[in-house]
Amino acid sequence: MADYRLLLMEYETHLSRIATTIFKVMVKNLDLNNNNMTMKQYVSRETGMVRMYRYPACSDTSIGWGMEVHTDSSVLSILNQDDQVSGLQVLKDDQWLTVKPISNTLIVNLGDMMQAMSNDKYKSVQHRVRVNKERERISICYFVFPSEGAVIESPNYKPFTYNEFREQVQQDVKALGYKVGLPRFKHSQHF
Ligand SMILES: O=C(O)CCC(=O)C(=O)O
Ligand SMILES: [Fe+2]
Repeated sequence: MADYRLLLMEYETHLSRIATTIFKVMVKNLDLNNNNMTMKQYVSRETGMVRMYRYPACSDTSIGWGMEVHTDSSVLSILNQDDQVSGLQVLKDDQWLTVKPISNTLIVNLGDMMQAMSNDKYKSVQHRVRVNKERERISICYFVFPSEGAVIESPNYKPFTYNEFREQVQQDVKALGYKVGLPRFKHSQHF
């Protein structure tokens, strides 16, 4: 038990470092200096989390999806997907593409916070997970978020904190049954 905990903590340390490095490189050409946020507030280690998923094999694929279509609310999501069993699909140019499992390879997805911070220059990717008829699938996902109270400001959006975003998502899921997400925070709301 203790060993497992240590391993996870070590994993988190590395993934948080990787996420910060990727973020810094990606935003080099964005003018984030106008905002009052520091690099630590854009990608906060405190709010980051590791999640492990096990999707059991399921012969009846009509039961639905392993995970329904969604965008992540994160800044970045770094997935360590099963290197044998595929399932993850991303939407690109209106087409669903299956992300091929490749050993020792991490997949980086952009989340809603990255889209807002970049003023829509970078888009958060729509994705979903298929169930597999014959084999179970395991994935380990690391999500990084802004620090809770930091105000995200970019021209297309009303200033908001990640806390406000998360609360709005929870409210919408409860009231409407789905996440509205970023359109709630745009100056011109279309949803
Ligand atoms: O299991 C996966 O590969 C993706 C999981 C996912 O999209 C999520 O947790 O947001
Ligand atoms: Fe996701």
